[in-house]
Amino acid sequence: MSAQPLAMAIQSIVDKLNQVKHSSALEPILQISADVCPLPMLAWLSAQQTFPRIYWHGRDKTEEVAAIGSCYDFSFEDDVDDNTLAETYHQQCMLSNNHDIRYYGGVAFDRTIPCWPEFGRARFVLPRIEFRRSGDQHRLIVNLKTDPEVLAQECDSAIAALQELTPARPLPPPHKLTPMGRCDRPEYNRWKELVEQVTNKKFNQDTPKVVLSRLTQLEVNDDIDPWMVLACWQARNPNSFQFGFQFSHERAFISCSPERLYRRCQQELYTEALAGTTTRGFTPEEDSQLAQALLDDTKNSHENQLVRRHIVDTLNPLSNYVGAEERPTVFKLNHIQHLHRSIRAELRPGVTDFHLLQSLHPTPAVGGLPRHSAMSFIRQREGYMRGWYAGACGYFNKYESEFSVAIRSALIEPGRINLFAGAGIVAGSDPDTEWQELENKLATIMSILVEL
Ligand SMILES: C=C(O[C@H]1C=CC=C(C(=O)O)[C@@H]1O)C(=O)O
Ligand SMILES: [Mg+2]
Repeated sequence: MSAQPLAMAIQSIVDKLNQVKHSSALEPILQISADVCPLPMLAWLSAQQTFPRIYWHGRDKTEEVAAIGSCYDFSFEDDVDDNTLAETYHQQCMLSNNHDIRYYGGVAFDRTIPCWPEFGRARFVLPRIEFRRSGDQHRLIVNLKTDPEVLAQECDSAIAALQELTPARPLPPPHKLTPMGRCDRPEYNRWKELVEQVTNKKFNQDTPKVVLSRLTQLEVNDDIDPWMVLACWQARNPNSFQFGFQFSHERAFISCSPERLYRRCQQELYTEALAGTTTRGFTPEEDSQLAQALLDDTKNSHENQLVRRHIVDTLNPLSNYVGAEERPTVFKLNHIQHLHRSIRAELRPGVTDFHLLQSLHPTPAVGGLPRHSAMSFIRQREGYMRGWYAGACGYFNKYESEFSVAIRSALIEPGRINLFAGAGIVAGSDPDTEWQELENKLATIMSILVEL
């Protein structure tokens, strides 16, 4: 089918919905789609009236999704045990054999403690409406439940949702904010203490790595469009994942993260160790020198090696094969560069996203090693709640999934922007240098938001 203007794509889906209204013996979830002409997804998302609003852009640039509303919405705000999560995951995967059905969402960094309102410890949505670009194909997609008791109502609400769609309108032009205040948590003196505690010989023997992080809050007067900010961020770091979740007017979480937690195609798994950081040079020569110095640096190599080793050890019992790059390469971003090692595995039959999220996340690139003691250090001493920062965000279905680690992220609330940055603290870490690493990690988003 060839691409058609949006109004025609909507009409063709409405016609199909009217046809299926009284059908029986359908799969529990029905997906109806129509090819459609391309549209600017972030501008479109910003113009819609409905929540949730979700945006997902893969790192390899072949895929982009803008989604609104929900057909299913699983939100775990309060205490949730892993058995409940496993059961919900399993039930949803059993509902459909359609490869195109996708649940988008995230899991908080630490799902054992309370998290941000609306986001919860984990939340996944099967959207009501999606615009999805896969390679050159653009589709308008609608999802609905087909239980005979709700089918007619589902068709009506899908039709209403389609009719409420608002055309894309240009995003507001980027403008620099004048923050009325900035507050860092932990602030520098506390940071120094924490880095000293982690690098203390006795502590470090048992807990060789803790990724400490900082919340930077900017107080602002302006009304900020999160999708405009994400569009600017995306333009500066096109080789990163870009995603956003907004469940109400109150807050939006956006991220431009370089880090893949994993990509799964059936039982084939792609993951990576991304840790170890330096800045970019002003000239190509200086840039290569900095990259070489990063590759040669003992502290940064150790940071990356701990992540690689842990991921391989975690995947071994779940896989028939695990292979990891011996030598790191350098992954370049707008303001910084990282050490990177690719890892590939062939998962054993029966290993699901639930097992992968449970065992891989949080990796020592955002948590630490051993996980339990690093996490309890962070929980007790970091001094703020990370929420979905450094959580796992992405999508899944029975056949394929992809999750990014939500670093380089921001939670935008009325009157306040919350920015997050962390740094892997290992033996040899220096508080000043690691503090500067936090600043370097914020440099891109700061250059978008404020006059430097
Ligand atoms: C925890 C973050 O970065 C991680 C990913 C890449 C490099 C890192 C580092 O060099 O410390 C961190 O492990 C963050 O950006 O908030
Ligand atoms: Mg580092």
